[in-house]
Amino acid sequence: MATKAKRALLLMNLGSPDSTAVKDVRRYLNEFLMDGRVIDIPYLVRVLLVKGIIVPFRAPKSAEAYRSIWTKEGSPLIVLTKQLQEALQHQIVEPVAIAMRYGNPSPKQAYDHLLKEHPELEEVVLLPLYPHYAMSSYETAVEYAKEQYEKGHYPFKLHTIQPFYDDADYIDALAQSIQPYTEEAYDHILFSYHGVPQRHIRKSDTTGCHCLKVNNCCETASPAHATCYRHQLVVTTKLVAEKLGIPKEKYSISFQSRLGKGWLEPFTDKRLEAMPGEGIKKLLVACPAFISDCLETIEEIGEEGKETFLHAGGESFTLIPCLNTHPAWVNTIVKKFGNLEMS
Ligand SMILES: C=CC1=C(C)c2cc3[nH]c(cc4nc(cc5[nH]c(cc1n2)c(C)c5CCC(=O)O)C(CCC(=O)O)=C4C)c(C)c3C=C
Ligand SMILES: [Fe+2]
Ligand SMILES: [Fe+2]
Repeated sequence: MATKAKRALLLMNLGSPDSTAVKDVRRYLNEFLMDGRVIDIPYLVRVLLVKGIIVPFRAPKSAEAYRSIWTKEGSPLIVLTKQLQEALQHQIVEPVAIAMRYGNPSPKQAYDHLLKEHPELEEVVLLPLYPHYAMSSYETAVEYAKEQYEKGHYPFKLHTIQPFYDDADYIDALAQSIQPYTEEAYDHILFSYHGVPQRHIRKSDTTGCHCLKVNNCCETASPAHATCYRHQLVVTTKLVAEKLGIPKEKYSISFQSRLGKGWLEPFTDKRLEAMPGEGIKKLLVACPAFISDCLETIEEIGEEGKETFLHAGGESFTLIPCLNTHPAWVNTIVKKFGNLEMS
């Protein structure tokens, strides 16, 4: 039944294939990797590389990986995003919808549905489910959502929430989600973030002369930090570690899921291989680049990463779940949405 809602909240996540069939994974990977903000090379070269080499080889392997995490309700990332939507809808009277950057539902589908159910809508608040700015995650999601919004000539406004990497409530929620795992004895906590090419960090530098150019760029104040993925994740890690009282020598950062050369280092898989030799036997791993657990956390870290670490001599490996539907995270979003003035 239609209610008189002036405002709606739209959660946007990355998206997953429609199924684990190779043809669906192929379609998803083509859409994903043909995105010029993900593989930023000239269009024709991208077509040849993505459609001719990467996707044909990757699709069957990715399909197998997706099969290992798929649930009867579908992809964990989609299921968990829907669960977050439901948890929020219990607390917010305005409609809460979801959209994906790749695959379904698209922002257009979400806008059309919202408008049909709530013709009086005056504003849609877009919350990209990425704490940190990266051209291949936050930026592409926002630009795609705006593009579909402009094409559709919708009667409501679109307001976008900025990356929330240092938001006090978000940090508090993340710390609360990690804290119970730190009660058992552990040697080290690894913050494993999705990697990006170093070129992307330089490209997103609005000053053109700071990121990966100045010594300790991420710790040296600069306007470039508003769009610097590395700076923002360094800040998240530092704030969470401080909140949890974890000393500097007991935590570190690494980067997972690389595809090609020249990506941010140190690489998670290499660190997992080396840590047992450095005396780190009991390891906790958190993946704060992701709000919802997904292929990259469950399979890459929870299955492959664990095997790498234990095989190298590690004794215990604990993957800390993403924020997913943690009550403190749900409350963070409720507060954020509630505090926004209508624009
Ligand atoms: C922080 C968020 C993410 C960034 C930044 C990001 C960059 C990025 N990713 C690829 C390539 C792939 N990523 C894949 C999966 C995937 N990536 C993210 C998030 C970020 N990616 C998520 C949440 C997921 C999981 C999706 C799911 O359905 O569970 C994949 C597909 C799976 C696979 O084949 O490994 C690819 C490919 C690049 C190239 C990139 C930056 C340039
Ligand atoms: Fe990715
Ligand atoms: Fe930086």
